[in-house]
Amino acid sequence: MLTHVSWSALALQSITYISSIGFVTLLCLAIYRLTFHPLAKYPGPLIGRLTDFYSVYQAYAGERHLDFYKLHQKYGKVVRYGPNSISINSNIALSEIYGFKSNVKKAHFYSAFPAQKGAWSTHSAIDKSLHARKRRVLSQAFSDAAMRGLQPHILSVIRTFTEVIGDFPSPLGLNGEKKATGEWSEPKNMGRYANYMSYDVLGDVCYGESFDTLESPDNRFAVDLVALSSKYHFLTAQMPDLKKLGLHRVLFPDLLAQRTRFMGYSRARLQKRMQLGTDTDRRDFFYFLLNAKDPETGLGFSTQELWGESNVLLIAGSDTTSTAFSATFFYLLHYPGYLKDLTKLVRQTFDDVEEIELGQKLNDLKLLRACIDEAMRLSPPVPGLLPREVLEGGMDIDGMHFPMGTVVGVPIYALHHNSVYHPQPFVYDPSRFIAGNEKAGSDRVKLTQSAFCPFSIGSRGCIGKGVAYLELTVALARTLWLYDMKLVDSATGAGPDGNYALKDIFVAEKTGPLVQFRRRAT
Ligand code: HEM
Repeated sequence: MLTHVSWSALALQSITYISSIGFVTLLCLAIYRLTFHPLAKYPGPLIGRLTDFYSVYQAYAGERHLDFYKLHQKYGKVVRYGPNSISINSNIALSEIYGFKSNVKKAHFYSAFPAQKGAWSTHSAIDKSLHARKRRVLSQAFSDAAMRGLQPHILSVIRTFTEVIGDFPSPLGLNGEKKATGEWSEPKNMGRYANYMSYDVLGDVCYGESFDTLESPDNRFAVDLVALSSKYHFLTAQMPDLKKLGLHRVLFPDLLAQRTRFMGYSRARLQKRMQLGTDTDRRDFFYFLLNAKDPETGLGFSTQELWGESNVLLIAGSDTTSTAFSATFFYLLHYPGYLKDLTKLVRQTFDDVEEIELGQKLNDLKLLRACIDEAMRLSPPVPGLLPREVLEGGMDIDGMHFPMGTVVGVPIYALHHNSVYHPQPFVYDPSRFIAGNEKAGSDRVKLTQSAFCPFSIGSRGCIGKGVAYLELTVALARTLWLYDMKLVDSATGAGPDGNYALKDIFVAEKTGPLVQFRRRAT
């Protein structure tokens, strides 16, 4: 019979035995990953080559995009940042990985996004045929005709935006309580106000009504939920096994709670919109999504799938556009020469603010688009690396062969700051996007464009690019037409390199610049 002492000895022996097995297994895994693994020849940080916890940590710090930049500075074009993951900082890799002919699918990373099994969205769908069906249905909501139908709603939110930033308490021309010309507004944190504008636009174009955050501070909690939910997805996506083991509940309980709140909010918004049905004059996105049938299969979206779309549109459509918008303000105010030139151009081109809308006159303002693009180059709204998994047969990328199962990607922020394509990469210089000026010949512009991908490219590239440019160009031009502006302090929003600082949460968190507005005198 075993005594108490011998039971303890046995337990101790078992623990020692199991720990030894665990230790030996981990040691063998580490040796394999560092020496025999097919990616062992590629350089990278030691911890990253050993475990995906490296990426979880970088994501937690919000500096993953900056880390990719530093890693490529240190190791060169190719970096192994995870045991099975490769980052390539080149324009060739960009077109080969994300282009239409590529032999990849979205990586397991994206399985962290759906709220439930089956609630895959156009964005998170990994299966290529599932994605193709969703994209065909969703594209109907983004057609040129659909966009023209939505423009009046976008304009209505932009009008509210241009009133609110100038401290006008009521829509233009009503109630007569406008501030006299010559008086500066209260300082506005443009990171916040850009969020409110893009979020309200999204409500209007997707759900049939503005979310009304510009005018009603009580509604602004939803803007914060969007960011917190994105952060949760981003952290758990780095290492999907965390979720399988239930560790996400222990590591990120607060974010998980906020993400659950966000999903409830998104479902409630969808239900409200579904009650409105399709018997309405308003041709918003859900009008198309509720009606749409895949031209090839005849299938529309189930309620579960609509919920998935609602979740992605709330995040992908708002936090991205707002970053591009506030970043453009930041750079124009830090480079007053461009602010002056662009303001003059806009005021010379349009006789009245209401003339500023989609059309040839706006398209012809090359400097306007270049100022926005250059802001997105320096501070990309999706700054990190969008991971793709190599499919059967492997794939050649930029002259290297990668076997099936390898996770590959191009780090957007690092590519946008690669001096091979962007000389003086940290300087704000919109002229690099304009052909025919003294600095940039058309070959130079082509090179710049070949390494510029804020919307990504190919079959998984952004479907909302047209809406985003519509909102960004019209809102910026209208603001410049109406207002003079000045920085309250130059530090708000600036990172250590002096540029507009982002926290990478898949999309981006930002603050500032702090700006005051004054109605133009003439
Ligand atoms: C400046 C604004 C925007 C930027 C920089 C941007 C950026 C991106 C990027 C980089 C992707 C690829 C993501 C990935 O591969 O994981 C993407 C996809 C997507 N974006 Fe945008 N986006 C913007 C605005 C919008 C807007 C306004 C909408 C909708 C109203 C939208 C809806 C989507 C959707 C649905 C996808 C998934 C497409 C697919 O996988 O087929 N985006 N966006």
